[in-house]
Order: sequence, then structure tokens, then C-alpha cells
Amino acid sequence: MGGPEPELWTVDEHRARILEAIEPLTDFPQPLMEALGLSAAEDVIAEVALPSFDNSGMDGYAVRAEDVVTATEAAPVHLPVIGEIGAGQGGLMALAPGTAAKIMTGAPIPAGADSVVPYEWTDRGVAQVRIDRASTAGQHVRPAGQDVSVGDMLVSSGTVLGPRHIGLLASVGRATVRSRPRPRVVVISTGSELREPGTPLGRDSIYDGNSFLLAAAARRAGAIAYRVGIVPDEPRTFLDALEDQLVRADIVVTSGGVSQGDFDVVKEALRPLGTVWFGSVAMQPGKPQGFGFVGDDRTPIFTLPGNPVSSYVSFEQFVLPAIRKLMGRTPYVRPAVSARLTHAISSPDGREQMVRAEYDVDRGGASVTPVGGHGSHLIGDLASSNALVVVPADVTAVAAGEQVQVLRLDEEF
Ligand SMILES: Nc1nc2c(c(=O)[nH]1)N[C@H]1C(S)=C(S)[C@@H](COP(=O)(O)OP(=O)(O)OC[C@H]3O[C@@H](n4cnc5c(N)ncnc54)[C@H](O)[C@@H]3O)O[C@H]1N2
Ligand code: MOO
Repeated sequence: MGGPEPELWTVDEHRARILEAIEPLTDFPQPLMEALGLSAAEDVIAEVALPSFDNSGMDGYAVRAEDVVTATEAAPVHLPVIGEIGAGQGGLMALAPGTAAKIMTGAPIPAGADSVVPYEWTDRGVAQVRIDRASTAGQHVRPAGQDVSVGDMLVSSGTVLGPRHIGLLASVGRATVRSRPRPRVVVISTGSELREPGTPLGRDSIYDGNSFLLAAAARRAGAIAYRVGIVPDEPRTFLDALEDQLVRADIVVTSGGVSQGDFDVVKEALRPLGTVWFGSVAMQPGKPQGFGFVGDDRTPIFTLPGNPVSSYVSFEQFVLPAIRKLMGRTPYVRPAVSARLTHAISSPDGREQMVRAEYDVDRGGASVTPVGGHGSHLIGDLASSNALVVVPADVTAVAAGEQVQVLRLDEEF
């Protein structure tokens, strides 16, 4: 991160250099259930056909269609029953002309048979069966390879594996699939004023909401989140906690201690390392930022501002895309959608503003309504929102009724 740096990075510039510095995690074979939600890192080609053998689609009798072609209720056909084949029972039985075999759904069609007469068209006879309706060749026979042929591409590299992919892979006998693992995200919140929820509060203390907010957001993004307890504003304690955590971190996210205060612990502790950039991004909220690398493995670290809304918006803009790149998921950045702004908003000049808002779609189309004030401590308003309106840095006012760009925070992408 050397070289001359601008005073103020734009959101896009800061994100671009983060993404440039982050490489996808190395893929490895994962048990299928572990691979749910991960990005496949191989093209999976079918090595078996599905179905893998001709089998019955109904409980009934396997017959030769030509033996029952004349069957009607008035003039049924009677055939001797030579045996019974259940699903999973060997398909060695062969059917001689003029005979039938009981067969269950999924059981292999015996050699010599080409049709299945469902029970409902028969008297369900055991030694001999009465067949009341004609059947045609291929009726209720599920042919080998009908669904999947050997050599078919089942899942291509980069596919995000969902339940249906997992089910298909299991169906062709795959126990594992190469995929990129979930990044391990260590979340550390700093501040001597912080207390753990569920414990008593002093008059000058507050509950640590951020580590929960960030860890939950990381988990929602697909990561494994480790929420570390509160670290007070002491650089040595912070560095010790950080060092302890690096062994299980693909990235580290901190909150607090990065602005201009007298106790800005994160800045004070990390600055001497020379591997973490601290500066400003032209964004509101979320102006003070830091990003760099720590430890022998050069683990990426994001030092987010402590105000809860700033922390969350910074996560959305910078950490989420990084998590997605680590996982091999695209697009890295949440796509914006267009919506009609219901109330006018103002915005500071020179900073891209992320306005908390509620997105809605009704018969009039997509609309978005600002929620609460601009204050970056207003976490109640944040929780009432489901979107951020993105106001470009050079725009200072947007009138009601105009179309704006919106990030829908709860949408999968
Ligand atoms: N003189 C200046 N002061 C501030 C500036 C500035 O440019 N000059 N920037 C402001 C902006 S913008 C932000 S954002 C904050 C960022 O400050 P820090 O990252 O150093 O965060 P803290 O000072 O530690 O905390 C800020 C605020 O957030 C509360 N907080 C912190 N951690 C948590 C947590 N885990 N859970 C809930 N709330 C938390 C903390 O109590 C403070 O109220 O700096 C401005 N100041
Ligand atoms: O960046 Mo601060 O987030 O404006 O409150």
C-alpha cells in the first residue's frame, strides 16, 4: 500500500484496491453438506447415467406390451406371474413371452419386458394376473440415461452450490466436491466503554453492539465468524488479542479506534507496523477507514469506524465484497437497483452518502423512503431499514419523485 496516497479515497477506489489485494481461498474437496452455499471449483462431469438402469415408474406388473395389446375390461388378458421384483432387488430375472412379473416403483425392468401395467388396471393377482387395459411399449418405463447421460456437465466451476446441486451430486455418487471454503472472519470490537450484552452497565458504558452486528453480517455473507470479546483501549492488549486470533483468521475486522481521538487504540497499535493504511474515504457514514495486512501470513485487516451505522455501512461496502472474492463468488459488489425516492434528501458535498431507507414494491413500482436521521449512532433506524440509497459524492440534494440507486440489504446476490 506504499506510494503517494490521495487525501481522500473514493468508495470505488478504496474497494478496488482492497479487491486487488485479496485472492480467492484455495479450494479443496469438501463433503457435500459442507459445500452448501460454496462456490464449486471444478466442472463436475457425470460418470454415471441417471437413471442408471431401465426401471419401473409404477407399482404393477412388468410385461411385454405385445402380450397385453388387446386387453380391455370386457376382454381382459390373463398372464401367469413368475415372481416379484422390489426396488433394490437384483434384476437377473428374465421374462419369457406370455408372462408377467410383479414390479415395484424403481425396480429394474427385467430382460424381455418393455412395459409396466399399474396395479390399478389389474386384479393384483399373485399367481396369475388379470389385465384390464392395453399397455404400450415403454409405458411407465423410466429408461437409463433419460435424465443424465455419462459425460454431461452437472455443475460448472463457479456455480454456487444450492440444495438441488448437492442432491444431484449425491445422486451420481459424488461424496465430495471441490469448492472454496468459507472464510474465517475474526471480529474484534475495541473501546473501554463497551460491555458484553447480558452484563450490568455502568453510567458511562454501553453494550457492544458492533461485534454482533459485524459477526452476524459476516455469517450472513457466508463466512465463519468468530466474535472476539471486547478489547479495551490499550494498544498492547489489542495487539495481544490480535496475535492470538490470527491463527484462525482469513480476515480480521475491527470496530472503533480509528478516528482522531486521544484513545484511538487500533490506529495507535497498528500504525507502527507500517502495513496498515489509515485514512479517509469520501463516504458518509464511514469516513475513517483502515485496511492492510498483519502477521506472518499477511492476513488482511479491515479497521472500521466505531459508530455502529458507519461500521455496518463500511462492512457492506468493503468487507462483504472481500468475503465474496475469498469465496470465489461473483459479483463481488451488491448490485444497485433503481427506485423512486418518496421524500427529498440532502447530502454533503464531496462524500458519497448511504441513506438508510425502506425499499418497497407495489403497483406503482419500486419506491424507497428514507428512515430516520443521518446520525451514524442511530442503530434503531438502521434496524428499521432494508436498503441504502446511494447518493453520489457530487450530488447535494435529491427531490422527491426522482429515481435513485438503492442497495437492497437483505437480498441474496
Ligand atoms: N475530531 C474528530 N472526531 C471524529 C471524527 C473526525 O473526523 N474528527 N470522525 C467521526 C466519525 S465520522 C466517526 S465514524 C467516528 C469513528 O470513531 P472511531 O472509529 O475512533 O470509533 P470510537 O471513537 O471508538 O467510537 C465511536 C462511537 O461509536 C461507539 N462504539 C464504538 N464501538 C462500539 C461498539 N462495539 N458497539 C456500539 N457502539 C460502539 C462509541 O461509543 C462512540 O460513540 O469518529 C468521529 N469523531
Ligand atoms: O464516518 Mo462517520 O461514520 O460519518 O459517522
